[in-house]
This record gives sequence, structure tokens and C-alpha cells, in this order.
Amino acid sequence: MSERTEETTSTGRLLGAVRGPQDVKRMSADELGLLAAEIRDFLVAKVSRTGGHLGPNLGVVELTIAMHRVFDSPRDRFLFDTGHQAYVHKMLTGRQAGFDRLKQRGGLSGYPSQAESEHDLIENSHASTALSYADGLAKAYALRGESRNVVAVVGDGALTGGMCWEALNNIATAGNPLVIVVNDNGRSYAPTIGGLADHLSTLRLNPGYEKVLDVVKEALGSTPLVGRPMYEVLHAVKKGIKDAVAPQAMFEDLGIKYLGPVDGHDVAAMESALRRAKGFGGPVIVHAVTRKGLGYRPAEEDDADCLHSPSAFDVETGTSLAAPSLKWTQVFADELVAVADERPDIVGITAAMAEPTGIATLARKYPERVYDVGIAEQHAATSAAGLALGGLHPVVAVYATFLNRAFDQVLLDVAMHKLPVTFVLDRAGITGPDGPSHYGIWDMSVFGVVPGLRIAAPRDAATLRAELREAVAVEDGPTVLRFPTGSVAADLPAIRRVTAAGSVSGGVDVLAESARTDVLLVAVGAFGHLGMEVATRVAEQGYGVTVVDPRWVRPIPPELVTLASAHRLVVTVEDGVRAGGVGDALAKAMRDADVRVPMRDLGVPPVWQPHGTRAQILADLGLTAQDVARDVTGWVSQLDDESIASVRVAAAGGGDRTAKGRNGRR
Ligand SMILES: Cc1ncc(C[n+]2csc(CCOP(=O)(O)OP(=O)(O)O)c2C)c(N)n1
Ligand SMILES: CC(=O)[C@@H](O)[C@H](O)COP(=O)(O)O
Ligand SMILES: [Mg+2]
Repeated sequence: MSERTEETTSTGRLLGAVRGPQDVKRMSADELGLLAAEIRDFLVAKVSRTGGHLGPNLGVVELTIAMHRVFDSPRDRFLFDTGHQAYVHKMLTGRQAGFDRLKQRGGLSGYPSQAESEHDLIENSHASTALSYADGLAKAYALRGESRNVVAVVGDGALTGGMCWEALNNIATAGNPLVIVVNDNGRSYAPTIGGLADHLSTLRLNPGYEKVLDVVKEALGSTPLVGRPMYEVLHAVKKGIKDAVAPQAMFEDLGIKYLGPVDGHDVAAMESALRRAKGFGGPVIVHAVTRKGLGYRPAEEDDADCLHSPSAFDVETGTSLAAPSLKWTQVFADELVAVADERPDIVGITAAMAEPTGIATLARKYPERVYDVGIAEQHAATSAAGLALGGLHPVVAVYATFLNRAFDQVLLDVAMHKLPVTFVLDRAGITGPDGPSHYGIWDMSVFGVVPGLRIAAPRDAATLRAELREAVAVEDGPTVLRFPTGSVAADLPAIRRVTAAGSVSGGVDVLAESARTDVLLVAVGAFGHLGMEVATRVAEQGYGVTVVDPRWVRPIPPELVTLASAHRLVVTVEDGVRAGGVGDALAKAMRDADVRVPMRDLGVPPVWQPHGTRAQILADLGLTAQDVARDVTGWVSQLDDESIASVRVAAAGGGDRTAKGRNGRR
């Protein structure tokens, strides 16, 4: 690739002239090679400033160019699985200017976005969905008699997700025209695991396959067809040889035509394969062999994940420009190893994200006690149940948003069997740049209803360590530990712990209190510091705030209800959806205990939030100390007004009034 200067200040001549796919169709073979180089320069220059999915997109440059030359988007529909590899597609469909604000609020999404372009369809960043979308879309076009091509791009990592195989089973049965481009770079973040990966690598790495195939084709071609039986026998020989040198029978036995392996960086070869697939008249897999990070040496040489999704980095070296800081993830990883040192029954499970979740730290010390199941969170949960039935205590570490798809497994395979499995949910709450399908805001509501399951939300490193140890000590059911993205909050020591007799939650931490007991502020997890600042601001208005951290937030600790009964107003603030969240659950617990204290719950409303920074989105939602303090002051002063009013009404012999007002703010 062209040596890069510190930054590519202007877009290349050919790329700069691309306003849409038509401009790409008109280019000559030589121009296409130059276009690919300009696209790579553009990707490195832009993503080095904003951060983003560099490695995956460097690996699909030629593949995407070929797609836009063979097919006619948006009439033909492109479906990108996970969607993190759609930057080149965006560059060729009129959105180059948006890359200066990639993944920033108001700027280009890091994933396909229907609001951005008619060329985009799937917005969900969760893997292994594209083939199911494709199955449905192809059926719709068939039923409506619409002659439109459906092209799904799915990575080898995404193919380790079970939904892909459910979809392939249906795609084969339906038999509709459908092109599946398997983008096989041999990696998720790390090298892709599993039997499928072995299959694909056999295909990918077997140079003899093509030569042997040519010999067989030659033989078949020169032998006059002597009727169907002979052809079938010869065809079986061809398949047999294929199976011998390249066991791709898996796809064709499913009833899906297989083309490949094709050099995914050879535009002409990809075009040829895509044209054959386009004309096949049924479901076809085009197996493209690519290299993640191709063309940018720091990505090519990054053993960890080929610069899968770096933050802003130095173009010359590829090193991150972010200031080093202690992350929540690292605190978890280090404590997990410490626990594993003491407990030989502790094992770790990752769903193809060992480094991002910290499980890799455990794997480096105890490789035999860590399992990478691929992008298969449902399997992870039930395999963990199996491990627990076998006498172990699995720690399943996933991003909070990705556990959503394993709700049934957690509910019935783990919790109903009362199995000791600990789920550690990183990136819980509002994450930011990856947008709404990455927000880990559902866990406290969704998993909060699971009988016997307990959820902890640590507020800092010390409580993360403590609550992880408490979680793995639970032997009669699943536990969940959830913490946000980014740098861990400064330690926030409790001034005392309130523990009810026989409490299973281990008690509630009081972080601040006052002589006045106007407000009980329940600050969930990492919102502990926000709670402290709110208390200071509200105290300036003359009101006393008791700030507590429940630690274990589901089921609701009974201590919270007792504390509520001693205050004039209860306010909860959580980095999760309000519906069914901690606030909702506490309100219910107070009702059940007949504690009639006015209550307000603050959290994320049932609206799809856009992408942006975590701080920006939280500010948009009014989840800042300033906003919360303003609301709390308003609500508690309203109580003063109402009590004054009720005294006057009583003096005048009138009836009582109920406090109106919003339950929460949005
Ligand atoms: C359900 C789910 N789990 C985990 C992730 C995190 N994730 C994002 S991209 C990725 C790797 C995808 O690998 P592959 O499909 O091969 O695409 P590539 O990055 O290699 O192009 C993972 C695990 C996700 N997006 N969805
Ligand atoms: C697409 C995907 O799911 C991940 O690659 C994600 O973008 C990474 O998020 P973090 O930057 O929080 O690790
Ligand atoms: Mg891959």
C-alpha cells in the first residue's frame, strides 16, 4: 500500500469523484486498483481521528467495490451482518463527507442507517442476524413477484452464531435467489473458533483444491454425457474430490450452492463470482477469503484483533492516542484471576470477545479454564449451566447488550435449575458511539424479573471486587454483575452499611446523610458520584439528602424500603431503562409494604437514543448531577407547598389533596 503521510488531507482523485455506485461501475480495472488504494488511505486517515472499525473495513474494500459493480443498490438490497464493516459501502454511496464526524452525535453512524441512506437496511449491530433478514426479504420479493437481488455479507465470526444456521436451513428450503457473501478473514476479534472455522480454513488454505477441481471439471467436460446416471456418478466423484480436498459439503449438502474460495481482494475475481451467483437462480454462497486490516501495517500486524475498533490513533504507528486509565474491565479481569487462584471451580466463558471483556487475562494464566464459544451468547449461557451441573462455577463475561438474546437460557436453563452461574455485564448502561443497539440498558429490567437471580451494580473498583466475590459465593442461583464502559469511577467509601436481619443482599451502603431526612436518593451503581454531587447541590437549597448505594439492586433490598419510610421523598437514578428498572421495583416494594412516601424514578425512557458520547446522551436524558438536583429540589419543595396548602385547607375544614407531578422526568 502507499506509504502514508501523517494524515491524508484530501480524498483521492477517483474516490473524490464517486458520488454513487454508478461512478464505480464506470471505472476501468486499473482505476479500480487505484480506487481501492484511495479508499484505504481514506479509512486510515479518517478513522485515526474519530476511532471506529478500521480492521474490518480495510478487509472488505475490494469485496464492496465488486458488490456495487455487479448489483444495483438500492434496488438490489445489501445486508451487512453486524454492520461494522459498512464504511466502504457508505463511502461509495455518497457519504464520504460524513466520516469527519463518524460515530459522533449528529454525525455518521458507525453502522448502516436508514435515516442516512436508501442504500442501508439493517441497523442492528448485533451479529448473526443478516441471513435471517435475507431469508425474509427474499421470500417477500418472491411472493410479491419483485425481481430484486438480496445480497448478505456475513463474517466468519458472525457465522459462529446459531441464528445463521437457523437461517441457512430456511434459505435452503425456500430456494429463493439469494447471494450470501461469506467474508472469511479467519477472525472475530481473535482467530475465529470452532468446527465451522476449521471448515472454512480448510477451504481457504487448501491450494490444491482449485487445481484438483480443474482436472475433474476437464474430465467431466470432455466426457460426453451418457445420461443422467453417469453424470450423477461423475458429479458425485467431483463432490467426493471436493470433500476430500475441501470439505465444503456442509453448505451444498444444505442445498445451497457454494462458489469459492475466491480471493476477496481481487475485484475481477469477486465480480466474476458475484455475477455467477447473481445468475444462479437460487441461494448461493460466495466464499470470499479476505485479510482483516489489509493495507495498513499496524492493523495487519496487530495480533490481538487487527485494530478491530481502535479509538483515535497515530497514523504512523497505529498506537492509541487515548490517555491511559484504569478501566472497569481491567479491575474485573484482575479480580477474576485472584478469585480463580483461590477457587479451582471458577471457569470463564467468552463469546468471541476475550480481550474486550477481560476474560483473556484469565485465559493467559489458566488457558484450560477458559472457553471461547464464538459469537454464541445463548450457547454460552446454557453451556455455563452444563458446567455448573458438572460442579464448576462459570463466569460468563459479555457486553450487557448481547445478553439480551440469551434471556430464555438464563431464565430456564440456568435460573430455573438454581445453578451457580455469574454473568458479568461490561458496557452496561449508555455506552455512546455504537448507538442504540449497543446500549446496555435493559439488563436490570429484563433479568430483574428472573426468579432467584440477583443483580449487583458496583459503584467503584472496591465494590466491583467485593461484589464479584459475593456473586461467585452464591451457590443456589445465578448472579449478575453490571458496570459501564470506560474508566472506573474513583473509590467512594460508604460511611456505614445498613443491614436488615437475615438480609441476603448483604446490606445497603450509606454514602452521605444529613440531619434532615428530606430525600432518600438511591444512586444505582456508577451513579454513586452523581448522587453525592446532587446531595451537595440540594443541601444548598436547605434540604437534607441521604445518598445510598443498594449494591445488590435486584431483588430490591428490604433495607431500601425501611430507609424510604424514614424520608419525605424517595428518588432513584439508574443507568438503565425506567420501565421495570430499580425505581419501578422499589416503588412496588414500597407499595407492598404500605410505605406511602412520594417516589420518583429517573432513568432511560422508552425511546431509541441516538449515538454520541456517553456524557452527551446522559445529558440529553437529564441524567446529570445538575439536572437531577434541580428536579429533586423541585419535587421536595413541592411537598413543602403541598403541606402548607393542606394545613390551610384543614384549617378551613376542606378535603385532602394528592400530590400530582411526573413519575420521573421523561
Ligand atoms: C451478538 C453479538 N455478540 C458480540 C458482538 C461483538 N462483535 C462485534 S464485531 C465482532 C466480530 C465479528 O467477526 P466477523 O463476523 O468475522 O466480522 P469481521 O470483524 O471479521 O469482519 C464481534 C464479536 C456483536 N456485535 N454481536
Ligand atoms: C461491533 C461491536 O459489537 C464491537 O466491536 C463494538 O463496537 C466495540 O465496542 P467497544 O469499543 O465498547 O469495545
Ligand atoms: Mg471475521
